[in-house]
Parts: sequence; structure tokens; C-alpha cells
Amino acid sequence: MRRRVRKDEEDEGDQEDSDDEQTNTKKPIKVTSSTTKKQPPSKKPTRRRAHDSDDDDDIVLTSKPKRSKGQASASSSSKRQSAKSSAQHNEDDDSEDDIIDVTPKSTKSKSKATQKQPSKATVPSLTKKQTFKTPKDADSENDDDEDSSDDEAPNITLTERKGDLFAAPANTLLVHACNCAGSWGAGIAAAFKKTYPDHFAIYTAHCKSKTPNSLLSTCLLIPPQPKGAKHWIGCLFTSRKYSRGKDSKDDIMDSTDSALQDMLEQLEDLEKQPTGIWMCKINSGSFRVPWSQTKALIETLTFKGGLHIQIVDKK
Ligand SMILES: Nc1ncnc2c1ncn2[C@@H]1O[C@H](COP(=O)(O)OP(=O)(O)OC[C@H]2O[C@H](OP(=O)(O)O)[C@H](O)[C@@H]2O)[C@@H](O)[C@H]1O
Repeated sequence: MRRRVRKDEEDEGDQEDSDDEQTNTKKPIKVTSSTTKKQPPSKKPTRRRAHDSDDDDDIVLTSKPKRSKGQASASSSSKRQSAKSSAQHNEDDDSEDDIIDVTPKSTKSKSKATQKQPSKATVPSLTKKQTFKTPKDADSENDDDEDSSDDEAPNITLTERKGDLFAAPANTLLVHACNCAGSWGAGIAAAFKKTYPDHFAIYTAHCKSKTPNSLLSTCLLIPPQPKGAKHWIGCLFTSRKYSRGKDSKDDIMDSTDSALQDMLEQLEDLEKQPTGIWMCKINSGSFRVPWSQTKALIETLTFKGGLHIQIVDKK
């Protein structure tokens, strides 16, 4: 049975092809085991660029998600449990208008059980530059100390505030959740489509070049383009389809986990990096996942040297 054709599908004639592909559901290629949350730098999957050109600002893509569905479910379920537990205490937080400092939680158990987890007092105050300067420098400094604790504990901090995501300074990375069908047809995605036509063309071309299952759980980072504001856009592929065809909440959470980790690994590898990260309350609109769950998940992730993400929501 065919589902109802939405207006945005009519605007994007290629949509049907993308959807049809999804009937051949095959699982994405996986590279991590169910007991390993994150690959060490030396084991990162090889990435490739979407468009070969002389411009170093080409789109950086990942080749694959990090886990199989089963693996993702197994490894992410405990994280989600923890995230959900944490979310229970924050169910009413979604409507907050003021800036909220969020202390990272030490919910991610790693190989070093005795490792000291960072407290709020020990987490450095992150400037924009500090946000991204550490990966490569730290890599060289820690070549002889692969087990350095820098990237072991959750160290991603969030602040939440009311505002317009598109008001970010130039060269900021704006992150939102996407379907794998090549549509930015509703919610904040529709605003992205209008404001960043060149970015949208790259997103649709990327979706056409791959199957939904190979896109799922990955992130597409699109650098600033000639038209539109000079922002990076981070597309997290958290559901195969959209509207009534969207994935289940649990599947969206699993995909969000992997897509975010993919984004973080790509950021570590970038030569020219965004100057900051702003994110909407991903998954909380059309995808119907309570923001508190996604927020708790983000707080379990790690980034070498620490990372600050501004959550900006118009409501
Ligand atoms: N200017 C602005 N500044 C700041 N925050 C803004 C804003 N405008 C809206 N928001 C908020 O942004 C959050 C996310 O809500 P959204 O419904 O957009 O996204 P989502 O992540 O749940 O779902 C993704 C699918 O939605 C789309 O539409 P389609 O699938 O095509 O139908 C895509 O294509 C995906 O597939 C909500 O908190 C909104 O208040």
C-alpha cells in the first residue's frame, strides 16, 4: 500500500525512487563490536569525499555507520536506559527559556574503571577555539599514551536557549536530524531548504547516490556554500523515512547515537573546522522523540578535549 504523497514529495520528483529502494532493506555495514562504544583514533573508518575537486572545503562523508542494528541495539540499550532514566528527571525541561548549564554525566563505562571521571569543576571552560583545537594536537602529544583518559569520559556540555538557529555566527555548524529520502520538507528542515539551497542540493545528491540503509546512522557535514549564510550544516541521518513512515523511537535513538558519533569523528579529522556547534532539539518535532531522551544520549558521548554544543530552539 502506498502512503499518502506529501506536498514536498511532489516538489521533489526523486522522492519516490528513494522510498522504493527501502523495500530492499539491508543492514548497514558495521565496524564496531557490541562491547566497544567508540573506535580508537587508529581504527576510525576510512572516509571519502563526496565531490572531488581542488577545494579543501569539499563535503566530508563517512563510509559507513559504526554498528549493526543488533549491535546498536545491544550497545545502545544500556546507554538509552541511562539516558531515559536521566530523561525522567527532565521531562518538563523542554520548554525552558533560560540558558541552562548542563553538567556532563559519567554514564559511559569504559575500559578504565578506575579512571577519574570529570566533574563539573574539572571540565575546562570551552572557548570556540578550544572546542576544536585539541584533536590533532592531542593525537601527536599522546602517541605514546594510547590509553590517555582525555577521550574516555563523557565530556560534551550543552547549553539550551530560546532563539533562532540560523542566527548563528558565520562558520558555525548547524546540526539537524534528517531522513534518508532526500527530503527537507517540514519543520526546521524546510527552513534549511529555503535558507541554504546549495546545501540542500548537496544533501539530495548525497541521498540519491546511496541507499537509505547505507545513509542511516551516518552524518553528512556540508561546509559553507556560495549561496546562503556561511554556515556548516550537519545532517544526522536518524530515520530512513519521514512522516508516518518514520522509524520507531528506539531505532531513531540508535541511529542518532551512531550518527552523532560519526559526526564527532569527522569533526576530529577536519582541517578547516567550524568555529562552534549549534543544534536544534533534534528528533523532537516530526520524529516525535522526546528531547529529554536525545539530550541525555548526547551527554554520554565523548570528544577528545571536550566539546560544547549550544541547543537553540525557537519555542
Ligand atoms: N528556526 C528554528 N530555530 C531553532 N529551532 C527550530 C527552528 N525551527 C524549528 N525549530 C525546532 O526544531 C526542532 C526539530 O523539529 P523538526 O520537526 O524540525 O525536526 P525533527 O528532528 O523532529 O524531525 C526531522 C524530520 O523533520 C523534517 O521533515 P520531514 O521529515 O521532511 O517531514 C526533516 O526532513 C526530517 O525528516 C523542534 O524543536 C522545533 O521547534
